[in-house]
Amino acid sequence: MILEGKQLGFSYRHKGSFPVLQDVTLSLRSGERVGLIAPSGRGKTTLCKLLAGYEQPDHGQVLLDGKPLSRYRGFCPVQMIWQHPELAIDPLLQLKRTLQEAGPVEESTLHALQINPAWLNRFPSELSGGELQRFCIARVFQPGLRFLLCDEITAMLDQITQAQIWDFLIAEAQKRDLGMLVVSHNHHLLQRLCTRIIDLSI
Ligand SMILES: Nc1ncnc2c1ncn2[C@@H]1O[C@H](COP(=O)(O)OP(=O)(O)OP(=O)(O)O)[C@@H](O)[C@H]1O
Repeated sequence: MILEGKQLGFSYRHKGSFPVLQDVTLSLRSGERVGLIAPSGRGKTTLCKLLAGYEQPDHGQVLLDGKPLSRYRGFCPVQMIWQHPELAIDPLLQLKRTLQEAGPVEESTLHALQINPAWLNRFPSELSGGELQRFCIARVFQPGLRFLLCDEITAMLDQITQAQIWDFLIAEAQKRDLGMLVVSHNHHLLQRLCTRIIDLSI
């Protein structure tokens, strides 16, 4: 499969807003791990939001195998994992419900992400950021997942937790032939993880 952003242009609609993205083209194939780097505020998160269908571009198109992403129904094959898990989770739901939001999650996924079964009965405010991020990752591992957009997902975690999460993601991406976009300010991390790196500021 191929995920393509073609000549994307986008502005947030507030007074005096300027284009965040102008004429950005990028493609991501199954099995590829592409790093995305650029200074703060350059539009990396915005690009991920367009590619995952959270925002619509003002210009250009997002295509999955040549078909607009908006035409896909049900579980979206392109999933985004956000930098701040506490903002991506309903604070009023027990984590066992959050986990099942898109469908059942395999026991082996919970085990690989070292999710403690006792956490399932807690609410988001009762877990650490690293523990919550594991839930955000686990819940997207549905059979329909094809592309994973990781927006600085381990930036706030300790080195051991970072390594556990990336080991899991790389192994799953290889097993399921996923395409991955990895956003980070850490060039060394991208060099280790990715098959190629795009600098959005060039
Ligand atoms: N919801 C929003 N409404 C208005 N402006 C926004 C919104 N979200 C982001 N912006 C602006 O769009 C620009 C790009 O933001 P974005 O978060 O995509 O950058 P980024 O490259 O991911 O930054 P960082 O590396 O700091 O996470 C910034 O100038 C930001 O202020």
